[in-house]
Amino acid sequence: MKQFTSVKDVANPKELVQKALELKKNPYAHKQLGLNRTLGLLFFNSSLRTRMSSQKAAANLGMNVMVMNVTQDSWQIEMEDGVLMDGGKAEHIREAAAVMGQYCDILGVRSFPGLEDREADYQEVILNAFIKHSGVPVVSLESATLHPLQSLADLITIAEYQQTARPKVVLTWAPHVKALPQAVSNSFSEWIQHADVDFSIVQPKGFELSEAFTGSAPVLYDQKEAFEGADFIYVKNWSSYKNYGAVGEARDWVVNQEKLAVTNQAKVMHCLPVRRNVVIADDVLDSESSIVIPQAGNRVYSAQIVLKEILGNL
Ligand SMILES: NCCC[C@H](NC(=O)CCC(=O)O)C(=O)O
Ligand SMILES: NC(=O)OP(=O)(O)O
Repeated sequence: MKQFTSVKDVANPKELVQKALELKKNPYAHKQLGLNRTLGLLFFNSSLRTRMSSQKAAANLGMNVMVMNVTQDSWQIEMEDGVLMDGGKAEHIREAAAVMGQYCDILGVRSFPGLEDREADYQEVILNAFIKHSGVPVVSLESATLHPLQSLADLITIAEYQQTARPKVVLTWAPHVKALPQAVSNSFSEWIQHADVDFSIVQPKGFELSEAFTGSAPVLYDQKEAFEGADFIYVKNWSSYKNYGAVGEARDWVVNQEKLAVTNQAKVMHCLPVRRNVVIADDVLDSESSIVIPQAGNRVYSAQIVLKEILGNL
């Protein structure tokens, strides 16, 4: 593996899930692989899970890790080419990325979308600048449009919890108080189509995701109908792709125990952080239905298998 920015960077996603499950049984077996190798983790946005799980994954492989909260600790970085830099930004991405590439063998980058200009966001300017100018393999720590480390952890979790050969998996939109990216949902939609599951998406009208990621997945508008017989309910809010960045107000889409009654004792998933009783009710999060904690735990093994594959290719 040469970089990890989407499922398209993975030759065999199903095999990668199996390799992660194997790694989980013996996570310290490859301590020599990362010896004297350095991982740089660059955050343009907040993080709890991605930051800690990536650090732990790197430590399990014997790597050194450097973490930078770019927008707070570094110089303000100019992303545009050919501009007169006489404003507040002291450094250009061309130098910043290239210099970081001198210090690190692999760079992880988190950069959320602005959710105002769809075309700009979907161009992935920051992630692509690091790919172009750093000279080292780049791992997405959640970009403007995708969150592949999350999706890989999600597939690992489904593989661990599935009771049938072909479970029914439903991605449901849920309400939120602010505009959130489509990245987690785009990415999950893309990855899950590489698993042996029946996948569908349910959301209010106007919240359709880009078909570039959902492909041929059935899209429903009635949450109750979609939940019938489901084995896994993946809950996530996303702002509108069509009416770009618009927030959905439909509070009755919150996922609670009452709604799970029609499922096949579904396990409920969410990438976290989750706002209780806005997105998912306490009666789900505090019950056996929820697998959000082991799901977050698997972020270590998704990051570790990706780092291992890239290290093996350096
Ligand atoms: N990395 C996991 C999700 C990150 C982000 N959630 C958020 O920004 C939640 C913020 C809040 O609830 O205020 C998202 O949806 O893509
Ligand atoms: N799920 C996830 O990526 O969490 P953080 O935003 O806390 O890293």
